[in-house]
Amino acid sequence: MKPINIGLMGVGTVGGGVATVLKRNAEEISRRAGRDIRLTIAARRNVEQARELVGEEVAIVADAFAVVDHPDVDIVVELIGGDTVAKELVLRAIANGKHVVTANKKLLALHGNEIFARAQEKGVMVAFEAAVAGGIPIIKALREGLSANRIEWIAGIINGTSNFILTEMREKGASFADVLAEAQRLGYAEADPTFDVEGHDAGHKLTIMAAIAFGIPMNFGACYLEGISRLDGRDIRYAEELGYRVKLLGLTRCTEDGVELRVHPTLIPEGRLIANVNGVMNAVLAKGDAIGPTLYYGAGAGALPTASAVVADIVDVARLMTADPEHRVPHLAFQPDQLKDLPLLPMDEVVSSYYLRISVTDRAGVLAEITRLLAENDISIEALIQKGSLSEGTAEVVLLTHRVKERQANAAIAAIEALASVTCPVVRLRMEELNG
Ligand SMILES: NC(=O)C1=CN([C@@H]2O[C@H](COP(=O)(O)OP(=O)(O)OC[C@H]3O[C@@H](n4cnc5c(N)ncnc54)[C@H](O)[C@@H]3O)[C@@H](O)[C@H]2O)C=CC1
Ligand SMILES: N[C@@H](CC=O)C(=O)O
Ligand code: NA
Repeated sequence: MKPINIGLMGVGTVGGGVATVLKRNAEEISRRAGRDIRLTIAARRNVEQARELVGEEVAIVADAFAVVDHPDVDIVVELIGGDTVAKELVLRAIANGKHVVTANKKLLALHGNEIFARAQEKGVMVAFEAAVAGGIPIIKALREGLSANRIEWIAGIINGTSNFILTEMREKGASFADVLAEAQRLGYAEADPTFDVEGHDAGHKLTIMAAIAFGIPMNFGACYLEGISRLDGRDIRYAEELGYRVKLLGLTRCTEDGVELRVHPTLIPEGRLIANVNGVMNAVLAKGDAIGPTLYYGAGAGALPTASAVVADIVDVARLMTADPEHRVPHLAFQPDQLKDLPLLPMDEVVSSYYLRISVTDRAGVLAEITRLLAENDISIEALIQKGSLSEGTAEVVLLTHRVKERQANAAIAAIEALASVTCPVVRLRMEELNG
C-alpha cells in the first residue's frame, strides 16, 4: 500500500524527537498503522541544522508554506509553536484538505474553536495529544477512555518546567534562575519561559482539558492564572511542616454554578500520589462519576516523550484517514453541535481552603485581632503555627483555613493587611484535598 507522507514544520526539540522516533521505530509504527509512514519534507529556517536532525532522505525547505501546499503530503505536523505563523499554516493545511498533528497548546487554547470548526467543514482531523501533558496519553483517556462518565473535576501538574523548578529548589536548594536555565537547556521550557513560570502554559493545557471533559468551547480568557515566580521558599518549608507539598496545579471543576478554570501554586496533602510527582514528570488526576478518581503519570516535556505523543497521533490519523468523517472521534469528545456554553465561575465564587502567612509586630493581642477578622468573615482556622521572631520584634503567623469562597478570603486578607501590627502583604496559597 502507498506510504503516508508526513510534512514536518519546525525541526527543534520536538521536531527532532519526531524524526528520531519515526526512524527508530519505523517497523513497529508501520505494523500498527497498516501503512509505511514516511517523513517526506521538513521545514526549518536553518536548513543545515535541520539536515542533522532529519537525515539525508528528507527534503528540507526554509519556507513552511511549501510543506502545507505540497501535493504529496498527507499529514502536516506543526511543531513551530506560537499562534501567529503556526495559525496561518494550520488553517492553510486544513483548507488544502490535509490532516494536522500539532503539539501547540497555545494555538489550540486561543484559536481551537475556529480551527476545529474549519477542520470539521473540510472533513480533516486535527490531532493534539502532545499539546497536553507531553507524552501522557491524557487526551485519549479523557476523550475516549472516560466517555461513559460525567467528568466532575480534573487536577493536574501539567507544566514540566515549573515542576522541575519546584523539585530542584526543594530537594537541592537550587536557585530559581539556575533551574530555569537548566530546564531551557534540556528543551523543557517554552520559547518564552514566562509562559511556563507564570502559569500560561498550564492554563492553555487546562483550557483544552476542560473543553474535552465538559463539552464546552475553549475559553482561555476565563482561566485564572498564577505562576510560581513569586513563590517564596519559606512557604514551601512551612507547608511541609504542616504536612503539605506545594505544586503548580491546573484545576477545572464542573459545579452547579459554573465551571472553575484555575492555575495556581497549591498545597496538596503529602500523602497523595500527585503530591509526590517530581521533576519534569506530569500527572493528571481526573474524577469521573462512574469510575471515581483516575491518575495518569509520565514525562510532560522533552524531545522523545513529546514525540511519543506526536507519532501516536500520526498513527491514529493514518488508521482513520479513510474512515467516514462522521464516524471519527470528535475533536473535543462531544459532537460539535453538542457543545454547551456553560458559565465560567469568577474566581471570587471559587471555594477553597487557604494557607495564609502573616508578618506581624510581635506583641500581645495580635493573634486575637487576626482571628477576630477571620471570624467576622466566617472563616474558621484548621491549624496555626507561629514562627519565631525573624528580626527584632517581628514574627510570622502561618495558618490554614477551612473551605470558604475566595471573596471571603479576599475580604479577610484586606482587613488583616489594614491592621497596624501587620507589617507586609499577607501571603496566600490555595489548598486542595484532591480526595475525590
Ligand atoms: N519542548 C517540549 O518539551 C514540548 C513542546 N511542546 C510544543 O511543541 C512546539 C515546539 O516546541 P519545541 O520543539 O520545544 O520548540 P523549538 O523552539 O525547539 O522548535 C521550534 C522550531 O521551529 C522553527 N521555526 C520557527 N519558525 C519557523 C517557520 N516559520 N518555519 C519553519 N520553522 C520555524 C525554529 O527554528 C525551531 O527550530 C511548541 O508549540 C511547544 O509548545 C509541547 C509539548 C512539549
Ligand atoms: N514548556 C512545557 C513543555 C510541554 O508542554 C512544559 O514545561 O511543560
Ligand atoms: Na499528552
